[in-house]
Formats: sequence, C-alpha cells, structure tokens
Amino acid sequence: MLYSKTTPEQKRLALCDMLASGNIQQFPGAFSPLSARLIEEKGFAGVYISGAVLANDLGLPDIGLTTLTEVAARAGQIARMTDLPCLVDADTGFGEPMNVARSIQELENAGLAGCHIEDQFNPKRCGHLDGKNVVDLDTATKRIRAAADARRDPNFLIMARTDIRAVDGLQAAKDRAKALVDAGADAIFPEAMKDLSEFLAIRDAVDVPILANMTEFGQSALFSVDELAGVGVNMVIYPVTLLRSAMGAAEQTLDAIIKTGSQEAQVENMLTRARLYDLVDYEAYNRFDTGVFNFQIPGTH
Ligand SMILES: C[C@](O)(C(=O)O)[C@H](CC(=O)O)C(=O)O
Ligand SMILES: [Mg+2]
Repeated sequence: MLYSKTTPEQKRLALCDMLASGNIQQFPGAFSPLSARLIEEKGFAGVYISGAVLANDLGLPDIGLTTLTEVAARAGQIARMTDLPCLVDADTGFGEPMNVARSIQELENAGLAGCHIEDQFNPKRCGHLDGKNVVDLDTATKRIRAAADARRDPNFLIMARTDIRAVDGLQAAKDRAKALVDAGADAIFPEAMKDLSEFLAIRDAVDVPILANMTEFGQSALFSVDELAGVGVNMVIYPVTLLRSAMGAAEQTLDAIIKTGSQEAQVENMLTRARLYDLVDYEAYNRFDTGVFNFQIPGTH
C-alpha cells in the first residue's frame, strides 16, 4: 500500500550487491510508476528510467530539453512505487560540473539508486542516431569527478556513459572508459556498441561493471541476456521497450475503434480490471479501511 517501504539506502546497497554478484541484471525501462510495479511483479532485478521515455512521454524529442527538476520529479515518482533499485538517465548531468554535482544530490533526494552521465555535447542526441558529438576528455572526466564527489551516500551508483564509439571508434571508447573509471565512475555504459566483441573489448579495458543498452531500432543488434552475460556484461537495459509496446498497443486499439466502431475485439489484449487493481494493491487499501471503520461499540450491534 502507498509507497515502497524499502529505503533508498537499502535499494542502493541492493544495486551494489547485484552488480558485485557477477550475474547479469535486467533492468526494463518503466514509463510510469505503475509500469515499475509490473516490472517488479515479474521478478526483474531493477528498473531503468530512460531520458528518451521521459522526454517522449511529454511529447518532446530526446535532445536535452527536459530539466533536472522534471527528471528528478518523475524518477522520484517511479522510484517510490517500487522496492527495486532504479537507475535513472541523467543525460549530460544538466549543465557544467557544478550543476552535475547538484543533479546528483537531487537524484539522491528523489530516492534513486544511481544514474548515468554521458559525455555528449549539449544539445545531446539519442546515442543511436547520427550527428552526435562528444566533449573532450577533460570535460568528460570533470563531470564524473564532480558527480562522485557530490554524493552523500557512497552506494549511490555513478555510471559514466561514453558515446565516443560512434564518433572516434572502439579504441577511443576503451581509452575513455578507463579514464572515466579513474575519474570515479563506478560503472561504464558504452553506448552504441556494434557487436558482442565490442562489449568484450570494453569488458577487458575496465574492471568495473558494464551496461548494455538493448534499445530497438538502434545500432546494436538485440542480443539475448545469455549472449551479453557471455561477454561479461553486468547489466542490460531495455529502455524504451515498454513505452514502444504500450504505444503500439494503444495505436492498434485506436485503429480498431475507428475501423469497427468499438474496442470489443481488443479487450482480450488489455490488462483486466482485476490485474490493474492488483498492481495498485487495491485489496490492501480495502483492508486498511475496514480496520479503521469496521468496529462495534460494546452493547450495540
Ligand atoms: C538509453 C537512452 O539514453 C534513453 O534515454 O533511454 C536512449 C535510448 C533510445 O533513444 O533508444 C539512447 O540514447 O540510447
Ligand atoms: Mg537517454
């Protein structure tokens, strides 16, 4: 009932433990607090909160238009509804190193378990599109150092994302990943890897956990969790997958209503009323109410 009783500190510790376990962890992207509940119910290890989803859900492209306030608020709404650790996409950290420092503290306050900060120029782009660019090494490492120094909970995960592969090649990605770890990154997100051997190359370059981004319609093929585990990936995200699925289903339903004049044929694909009530824990609220109001005064009935 209401919000998760697992504290942010406990969630951060859980994230550290799962990354240290050596087993690959799957983090689907939640597009809402309710979808985070579904992710948790299915038994996933954690929840990813995508910058692309956050922006797209507001009807905006993912080009750095969303603000720290918007991201922290939405990510906080999602994080408080699940016992799972949530990793949020903090884009370029929302400004200069000092802004990055503040971003980290705001994300800690919002109950996140960790975030990733990328080395793209502003305005940023989706990491799987052409035309993106990266900042120089000095700027990239300053962002990460500022982030690592700003956190108050040492278990808040600072993940450094590098987009340099698509700009300067794999060797540059390896070099940058090492430098970002030296600057204080707890984990590395090598963006837009072309194949499994590239993940392996990053794996060999650093000895912190690495993340694979299995976004659809991007630069990487959609490798299975076992394939990724086989090259030493520690965490895999499916950032936009649920939003794409939900919007795909919504489009089909709208088309069906237009075509047939009713949603009837689509009902079998919908979450039932009972399942929806399950996810919001309706029963627990009922019990709570009964406990408060259903009493008898002695001597009466
Ligand atoms: C992971 C990502 O940063 C995101 O915001 O979810 C995006 C995903 C996407 O646009 O498909 C990315 O830049 O890869
Ligand atoms: Mg993003």
